[in-house]
Amino acid sequence: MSTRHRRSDDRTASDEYDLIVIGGGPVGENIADRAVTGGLQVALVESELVGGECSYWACMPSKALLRSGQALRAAQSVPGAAQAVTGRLDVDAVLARRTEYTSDWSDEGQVDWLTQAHIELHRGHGRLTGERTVSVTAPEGTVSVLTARHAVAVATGSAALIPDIDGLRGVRPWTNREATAVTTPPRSLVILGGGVVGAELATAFTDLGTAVTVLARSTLLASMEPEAGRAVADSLRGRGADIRERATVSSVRRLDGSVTVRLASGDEIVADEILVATGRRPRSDDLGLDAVGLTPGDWLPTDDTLRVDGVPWLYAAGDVTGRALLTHQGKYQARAAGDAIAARAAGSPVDAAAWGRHVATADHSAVPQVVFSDPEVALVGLTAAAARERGMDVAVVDVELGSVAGAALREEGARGLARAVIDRDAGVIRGMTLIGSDVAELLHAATVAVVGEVPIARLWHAVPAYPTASELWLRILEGYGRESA
Ligand SMILES: Cc1cc2nc3c(=O)[nH]c(=O)nc-3n(C[C@H](O)[C@H](O)[C@H](O)COP(=O)(O)OP(=O)(O)OC[C@H]3O[C@@H](n4cnc5c(N)ncnc54)[C@H](O)[C@@H]3O)c2cc1C
Ligand SMILES: NC(=O)c1ccc[n+]([C@@H]2O[C@H](COP(=O)([O-])OP(=O)(O)OC[C@H]3O[C@@H](n4cnc5c(N)ncnc54)[C@H](O)[C@@H]3O)[C@@H](O)[C@H]2O)c1
Repeated sequence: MSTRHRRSDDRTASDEYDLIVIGGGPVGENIADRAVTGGLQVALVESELVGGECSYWACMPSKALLRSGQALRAAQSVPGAAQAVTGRLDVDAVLARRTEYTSDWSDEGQVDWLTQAHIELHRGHGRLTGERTVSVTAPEGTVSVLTARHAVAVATGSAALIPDIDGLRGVRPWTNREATAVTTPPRSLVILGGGVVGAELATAFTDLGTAVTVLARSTLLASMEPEAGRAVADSLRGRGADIRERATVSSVRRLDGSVTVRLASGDEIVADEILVATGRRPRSDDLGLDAVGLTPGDWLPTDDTLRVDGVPWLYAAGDVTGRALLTHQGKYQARAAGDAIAARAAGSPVDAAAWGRHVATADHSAVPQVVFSDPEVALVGLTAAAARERGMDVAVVDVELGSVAGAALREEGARGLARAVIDRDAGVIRGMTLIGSDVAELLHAATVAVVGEVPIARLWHAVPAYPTASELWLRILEGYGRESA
C-alpha cells in the first residue's frame, strides 16, 4: 500500500490537495490516514493540539485519573491482597501519571506520526469559504487558502454545552478541560449532569479525596438500563458522594471564592468549584458553514458514507455529526469516510449497502461503550426499552455476576449484572449491558454477537473457558432456554 503514497513534496500546486480535513482529533487523523492509504494527497488543518479533545482533555486523562482508584479497590477486594494494601491513593502520583498520558499537553508525538503517515499539517483555524475551498487562519493571524480537488472532511468535534442557567457562565464553571487537567483537586466539587462525564468524573474526584455532589436532572446514566445508574449512584454514595437525582438548578453564584448552587427545591450547595457535564455542542459555529448553504452551530447530518446531506463534496465524521459521541465510533466512521472519499476519487465502486466497506452501519444499532465508573458499565446495542420502541418482541435475560464462578473468584462479594436483550423473532442478541468490576474487557464478545447477529443456537457452541467471568454467556443461554428433547 505504501507504494501508493505520494509525498507532500510531489505536489504540483502548493495549496491544492485531493482532500482537506478540518480538525486533527482522532477522527480527522484517521480520515486522513485512510485517504493517504487510498492514494490521495491530504492536508490536515488543526487549530489547537493534534490528537484532539480525546488525547488531552477527555478519554486519556480521565481514564488515567480513574485507573489508580480502580486498581486499589481491586486489590482491596481480595483477601490476602487487601491486608497488604492498606494505604490511600497517592494523589500526586495519580496526577503525574495523568500528565504523562497527555504528553504534558504536547502534540509533538502526534505531529511526528502525521509526518510519517504523509499527511501535511496546517496549523490554524479552518473555515469553508466556498466549494472545496478552506481558509486557514494561522495562530499569528496570516490567512492561507487551500483548495481540494475531491473533497473536504469536517472532524471538528464537540465542546462542552453550558446550559442557560442564571449566573452559571459568570462563575467560570469547569468543563471537562479544567477537570481533566486539574493540578490541585478542590476540597469540594458540584457536578452538574449525571451522564457519562458526570458519573466518571464523580468517581475520579471522589477517589482523589474531593467531596463530590452530583446534580442529575433525572437519574444517573438515564439513557442506559436503569440498573446501571442505580449501581453507580449506590457505589458513589457508599464512598461519601452526595448524589441528588431529579434536581433542578435555579441559580449559581460565586462569593468569596466559593460557588453557591441554589436548587428549585430551595436547597443550597456550597463548593469550591462547579463542573458542567450536561452534554456537548458541535464545534461548527465558526466553520464557514453558511458559505456552503449550511447552518453554523448545527450538527452535521450525513449519510452512512459520511457525506454531508445535500453537499456532495463535503464529508463529516466524529462528534460533529452527533451520530455517536465516542472516539472508537468516530474512528470507525473515519475509516469508512476516508475509504469512500478515496474510492470516489478513483472512480471505483462504493460499497454503500448496509455493513459494506464504505459505511458506518453500526452507528444505528451496535454502538459499544464503557463507562469507567465503579462499578463499570459496559454496553452495546439496544437497551430493552429501545428494542421495544423499535417494535421488537424482546426477551430480557438477567444474570447475577456473583453467580458466575469466574466472576466470584475475582473479588470478595462480587456483585453485578449481565443483561441480554434478545430479539425472539430473529433469535439473536440485540443488546447487552454488563455492570460490575472489570466488565469492560468482556464487552467485545457481546459486540461481535450483536454485529454478527450470531444466532442463539450457534452461541451454544461458543464455549466460555472455566472458570472465567465469560461463563455469564452460558448462564444467559440457559436463562433464555433451549429445548432438551
Ligand atoms: C471527559 C470526557 C471523557 C471521554 N471519554 C471517552 C472514552 O473513554 N472513550 C470514548 O470513546 N470517548 C470518550 N469521550 C468522547 C471523545 O472524547 C470524543 O468522542 C472524541 O474526542 C471525538 O473525536 P473527534 O475527532 O470527533 O473530535 P475532537 O477530539 O474534539 O477533535 C476535534 C479537533 O478539531 C479541532 N478543531 C475544531 N474546530 C477547528 C477548526 N475550525 N479548524 C481547525 N481545527 C479545528 C479541535 O482543536 C480538535 O483538535 C470522552 C469525552 C469527554 C468530554
Ligand atoms: N467512557 C466513555 O465512553 C465516555 C466518557 C465521557 C464522555 N463520553 C461521551 O461524551 C459525551 C458527553 O458526555 P456528557 O456526560 O457530557 O453528556 P451526556 O449526554 O451523557 O449526559 C448529560 C446529562 O446532563 C443532563 N443535563 C442536561 N442539561 C442539564 C441541566 N440543565 N441540569 C442538569 N442536568 C442536565 C442530561 O439529562 C444528561 O443526563 C457523551 O455522548 C458520552 O458518550 C464518553
